[in-house]
Order: sequence, then C-alpha cells, then structure tokens
Amino acid sequence: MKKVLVAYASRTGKTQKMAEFIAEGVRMLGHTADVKKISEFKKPEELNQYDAYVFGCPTYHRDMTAGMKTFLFLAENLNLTGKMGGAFGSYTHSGESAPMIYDTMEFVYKMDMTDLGALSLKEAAIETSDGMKACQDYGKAVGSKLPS
Ligand SMILES: Cc1cc2nc3c(=O)[nH]c(=O)nc-3n(C[C@H](O)[C@H](O)[C@H](O)COP(=O)(O)O)c2cc1C
Repeated sequence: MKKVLVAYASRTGKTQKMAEFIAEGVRMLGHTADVKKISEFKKPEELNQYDAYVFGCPTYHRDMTAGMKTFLFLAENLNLTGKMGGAFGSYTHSGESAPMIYDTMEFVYKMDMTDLGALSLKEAAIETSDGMKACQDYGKAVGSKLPS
C-alpha cells in the first residue's frame, strides 16, 4: 500500500470537491490518500512522506492562485524526481491553473506525471456523475502506476 498526497487550494469549495473525488479513486486501488489544504504545509519536510503527489487549485484571473505559487516553491526543496504526479483544478471559462501546475511538476521537479495530463473541470460538471467519475478515474490513473 502506497501513500498519496492530494493537496489543494479552493476558495468556494469546487476544487476541494475534486480533491476528495480524486482521493476516492486512489483509495479504490487500495492505497492511502491524504487530502490536505496547501496552507497546512509550512516546511518542505512535511511533504516528505508520500509516494505520489497530486496538486490542484482553481483558475483566477487566468492564473493559478498566489498560494499555489508559494506552495510550489516550498515543494521545490524536496527531491521529487521520478515520483508519480498529477494536477487538477476547477474553472469556468479558461482553466489555466491545472496545466500550469502540471508543467511545473513535469519540467521543474521532473516527476513521472500521469499520461492523462492535467485534469481541468468546469465547475458545473464537478458534482455530476461524469465529473465525479473523471476525478475518481484520475486518482486511479495515479494510483495504478504505484507498485502495491
Ligand atoms: C474574480 C474571479 C476570477 C476568475 N477568473 C477565472 C479565469 O480567469 N478563468 C476561469 O476559467 N475561471 C475563472 N474564475 C472562475 C473560477 O475558476 C471558478 O469559479 C472555480 O470553480 C472556483 O474554484 P474554487 O471553488 O475551488 O475556488 C474566476 C472567478 C472569480 C470569482
């Protein structure tokens, strides 16, 4: 059993819902998933104990949130090379945040990112059965590349 961190920022709860569904998908494969707000992390060491990382935040002003930028600098201090990763975010019309986070994880941290790419969902779709399934499938895709 491996341990996955699903860390998110969310102002109105949509990206938080995505995080919870993604964690469900991870758990369906028998792994452990912690769902935590990025603001809970103050030191890089607190991020150390995981086998895979899925980070998410919504898009505001065609950008990721300021908190996520700070969090990504914090995570830079870990050696995440080769670790399994994914990125997600809720949006209404442009949805830049998830691909931006995904790019940082892939090209800066050199993580082994899921082949599904970033998971961007329009907020109206998240709490539909298709939206929930897309998130769960994303969690499964991350979990399925982890040795049990
Ligand atoms: C001030 C403001 C700016 C926003 N800018 C964007 C944007 O540039 N692109 C986009 O796709 N959605 C934008 N949104 C919509 C949010 O991304 C969307 O409501 C999202 O689901 C919020 O997620 P959260 O509940 O996790 O905070 C904006 C919303 C607000 C209130």
